[in-house]
Amino acid sequence: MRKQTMNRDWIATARTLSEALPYLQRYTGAIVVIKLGGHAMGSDEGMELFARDVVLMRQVGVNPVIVHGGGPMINAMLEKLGIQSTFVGGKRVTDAATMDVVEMVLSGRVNKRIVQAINGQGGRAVGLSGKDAGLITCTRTDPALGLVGTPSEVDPAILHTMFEAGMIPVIAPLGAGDAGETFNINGDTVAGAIASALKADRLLLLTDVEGVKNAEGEVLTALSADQIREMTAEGIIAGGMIPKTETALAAIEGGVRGVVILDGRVPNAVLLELYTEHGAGSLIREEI
Ligand SMILES: Nc1ncnc2c1ncn2[C@@H]1O[C@H](COP(=O)(O)OP(=O)(O)O)[C@@H](O)[C@H]1O
Ligand SMILES: CC(=O)N[C@@H](CCC(=O)OP(=O)(O)O)C(=O)O
Repeated sequence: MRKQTMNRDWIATARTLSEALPYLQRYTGAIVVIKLGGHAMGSDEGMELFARDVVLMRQVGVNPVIVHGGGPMINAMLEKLGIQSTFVGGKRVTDAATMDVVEMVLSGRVNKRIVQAINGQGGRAVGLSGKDAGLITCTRTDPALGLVGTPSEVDPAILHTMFEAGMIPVIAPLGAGDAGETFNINGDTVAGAIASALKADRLLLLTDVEGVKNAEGEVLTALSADQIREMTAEGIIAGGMIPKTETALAAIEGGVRGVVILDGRVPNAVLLELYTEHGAGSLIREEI
């Protein structure tokens, strides 16, 4: 027998679901690219919640695309193997031995952990890298960085095929060179390039800060392209935030409707952003 007594929590839950209706309608059929950074990929519990959010999105008619990083996991494996690693301008100097480890960690352990988490929640995730089906072709970024690539061509045909089949692509940030080389690409760069090629409705960059902060340390909930350029010139946007905001600007120029930089450590961060009036993190658009 179901109890007839009403509980305040249930009423609040029902209201939250009801309030989500306009957002559910807005995002039906939308393409949402989500970059999951290595730092945002912490506990198994967090991963399970993230996977649930992604499966829920698919269930309500969104086409999610996951692009992952895995820098900290690559560092740990390189250390185990006694291989030194250095970064220049936020990019890992990648020789042949390092590339082997990068590919093994990204396409192997990290990619499959996300795939399994999504499938564990009833989704149909398929893991691939930019090397599959001509997804990402690269040129060398800078000879001093070794096998680091810059996407020169993105062919999203395989992703459309997967959307039609109800599958969720989970993409490791690697690309193919014209001469058959494998290139290591920054995860934010790949997410931006794929979002542009798909003309995505949203690009969500999940990281380990609440959003883009101003000089007073307050998170800005909305930023224009001009504000980003100003804040970068003034040194307020610095370090690891630079590749993210650069990716955001390039994606908007490439036809993405909005980019959000948000804290992936917050439970259900993606749902909060898409399906509540509060949103989360910093929304970047051409005009605000
Ligand atoms: N204006 C800013 N607002 C927020 N974070 C900033 C800003 N400027 C620099 N940062 C730094 O950028 C970092 C996020 O980049 P990063 O650590 O590379 O993320 P991830 O590992 O998720 O790719 C933050 O932890 C913060 O230290
Ligand atoms: C060229 C380059 O630096 N590639 C990155 C790819 C992984 C990545 O981007 O991971 P996060 O998103 O977790 O930082 C690397 O080797 O670490």
